Amino acid sequence: MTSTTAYWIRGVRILDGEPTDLVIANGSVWGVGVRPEEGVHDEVVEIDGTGLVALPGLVDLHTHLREPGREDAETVDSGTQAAALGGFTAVHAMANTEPVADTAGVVEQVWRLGREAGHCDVYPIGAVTVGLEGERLAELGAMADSAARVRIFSDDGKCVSDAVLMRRALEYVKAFDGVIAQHAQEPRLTEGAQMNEGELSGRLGLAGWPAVAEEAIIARDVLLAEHVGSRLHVCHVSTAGSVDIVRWAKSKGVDVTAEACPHHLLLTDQLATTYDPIYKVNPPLRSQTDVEALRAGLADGTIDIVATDHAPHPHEDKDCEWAAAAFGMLGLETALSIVQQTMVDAGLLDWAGVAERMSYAPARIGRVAEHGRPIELGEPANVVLYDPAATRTVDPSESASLSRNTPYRGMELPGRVVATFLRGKATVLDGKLA
Ligand SMILES: NC(=O)N[C@@H](CC(=O)O)C(=O)O
Ligand SMILES: [Zn+2]
Ligand SMILES: [Zn+2]
Repeated sequence: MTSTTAYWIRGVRILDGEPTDLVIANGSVWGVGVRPEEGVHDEVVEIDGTGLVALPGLVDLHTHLREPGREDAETVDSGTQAAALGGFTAVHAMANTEPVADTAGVVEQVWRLGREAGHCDVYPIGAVTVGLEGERLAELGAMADSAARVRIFSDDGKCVSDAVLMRRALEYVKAFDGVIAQHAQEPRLTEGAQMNEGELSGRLGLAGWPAVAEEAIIARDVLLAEHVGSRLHVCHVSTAGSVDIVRWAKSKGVDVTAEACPHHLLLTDQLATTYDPIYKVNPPLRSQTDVEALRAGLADGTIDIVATDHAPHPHEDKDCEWAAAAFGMLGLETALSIVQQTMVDAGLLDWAGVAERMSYAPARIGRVAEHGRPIELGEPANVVLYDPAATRTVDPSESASLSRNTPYRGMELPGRVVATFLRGKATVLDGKLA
């Protein structure tokens, strides 16, 4: 570590604790409950921590960075800037790029771009099948052995719908403790689907996307994971029935983890009445009953983590009629605020619970040892300082993302990321990129 700047954060609460002083120096948590020592550091930057909560740096298991191939929508640099502003110190980059991240060469490129940008650590996810075509397994072992050390494999954007291929992928990744992250969408049940199937989709004349299309794949996959004794992760769980299936599988000892996205914890299919494709996402926004089941599942640990599914799209792919628009919405810069609003302020989670679901657990699932660690003496200083009493009105033009497709435009959200530290280096200070 070359920098000898120390950050002295005075009177900050670490998770749910009493206010204390936190000193970050030499890349690590240098002290808790102490002040910096005279003459030891070249420079001491004092931060008033009154009212702030210190959380371990957030880890996103599901980010679309779009590079290589769609640098008009996002780059590794712009996407990781958005991540840092959202309090993340690590993101896992989905494989549905152009070319697809299905070789050691592409995952190493993404990994290297992340290191060069330096805003947060980037862990590439490898594709399960060549070109996301769902026909032949990609070179999973070569990606695992590459410099990018891939442990998560996903065809996200598409479902690994062939049961034999899914079984083989689950078997294959056991050799290096990998996990298959499934985008659970039965393709035949969702052909042309545009929004949640229900009374509303009929009234709006938009093709319905039934809950069973998600639930049937999750049910099949937890049984496959049990059969082969492998690890399964379920992406963006969106229905009450899916929560029930995951709860059942866990009760039987299946090695399954699941994620929920902020937008599915807050928004419902009622927003489709606007016909504004800003609300078009895969899987679709569901009913209030589903939203409540997701919140309950996240509170009781059935749903292990919150993942953003940050999915940037340029305006020409979103400013069009609903049926023609791309699926997906931004998420990195608003995730913590949405979790505060839907879970913490609702009394369903404390800050320790948020740390578990947005840092410790995603790091464990991704087998990332250097993130998701407690804020304790000697630990790497991956830390976010968050002001839960602040409020802000979301202005898409202020986003670091190259895209503008946030569904929260104009909404007043609680909370503000004040600072983010990556191995002791400030990536965000005073709410701005450092
Ligand atoms: N979530 C989305 O609506 N879109 C994602 C793909 C995906 O996560 O399935 C994308 O890549 O744009
Ligand atoms: Zn997906
Ligand atoms: Zn995704």
